[in-house]
Amino acid sequence: MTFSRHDSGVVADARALSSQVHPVFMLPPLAASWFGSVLAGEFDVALGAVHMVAVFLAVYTAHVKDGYVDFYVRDEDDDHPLTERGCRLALALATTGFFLCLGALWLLVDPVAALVTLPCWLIAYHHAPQLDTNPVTATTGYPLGIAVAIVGGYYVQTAGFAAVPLAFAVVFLVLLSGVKVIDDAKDYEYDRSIRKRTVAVVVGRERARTVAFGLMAVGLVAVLAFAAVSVFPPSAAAAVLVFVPVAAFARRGTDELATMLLVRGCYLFLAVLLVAVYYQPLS
Ligand SMILES: CC(C)=CCC/C(C)=C/CC/C(C)=C/COP(=O)(O)OP(=O)(O)O
Repeated sequence: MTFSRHDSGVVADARALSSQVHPVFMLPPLAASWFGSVLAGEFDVALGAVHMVAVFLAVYTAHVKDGYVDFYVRDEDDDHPLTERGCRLALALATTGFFLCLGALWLLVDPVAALVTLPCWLIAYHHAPQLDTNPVTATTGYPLGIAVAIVGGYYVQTAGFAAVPLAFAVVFLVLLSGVKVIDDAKDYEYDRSIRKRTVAVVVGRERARTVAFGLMAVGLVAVLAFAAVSVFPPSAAAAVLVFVPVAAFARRGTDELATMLLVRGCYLFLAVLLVAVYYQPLS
């Protein structure tokens, strides 16, 4: 019983390890990495895959460490599928895999490709117990990882930086930070009971909503501003038109319903922005 706390055998260990793969948190960073590659135009699938694997391993690291800290260090959770030793081994394996990917990017692209990917792991590894104790870093850590994944995905394909992926990174950092504030507000009662300092716990639920929708509004205005100065094509404004009604419905719902709507709205928003930038239908 190396990994599983509840059972022995290879299948139980595999189940315990896979319990830390959370598709809801995993898919957006993978999509962000792929999106960065797509923004480069013609792209090398193998290089894109190495970057995606690095991003996956970074997010996996975050979940394993968060679960370990919450259960074994803070005694916050009632149960955890991994043994303490299993957590450490899984952390070591994921981290080794991440740095092997970094080495590959260094050799196949250049040192900057490795350096621009490194923050994904730094943010992930330090999520718990460091970054998740402060409302600002607890809110912006995951969106910042997504922003870095977009810029890194682009860099590994082109060995350069450009205005469009950087603008996307800024938009998603701000917009997703808004969504994260609402997502965290779902756990308001529990977080307050364990003194976890999310935005909702620190400023109260009502003000957290104002902060959240304010951040989303800034993200949407940024899209219009980037379109106005021709960083994004004019058709990018359609992404704003798609997101606004979703946000309007979300504003009236509970935190649970709002989170569900906003996450789906973000996928729609990303899809419309991708079509706008890649195909430039109105240009
Ligand atoms: C590349 C990239 C995207 C990097 C960022 C990785 C990152 C910070 C992921 C966070 C994932 C995570 C542990 C969420 C739950 O934490 P929580 O503290 O909100 O919830 P909890 O109550 O389960 O601890």
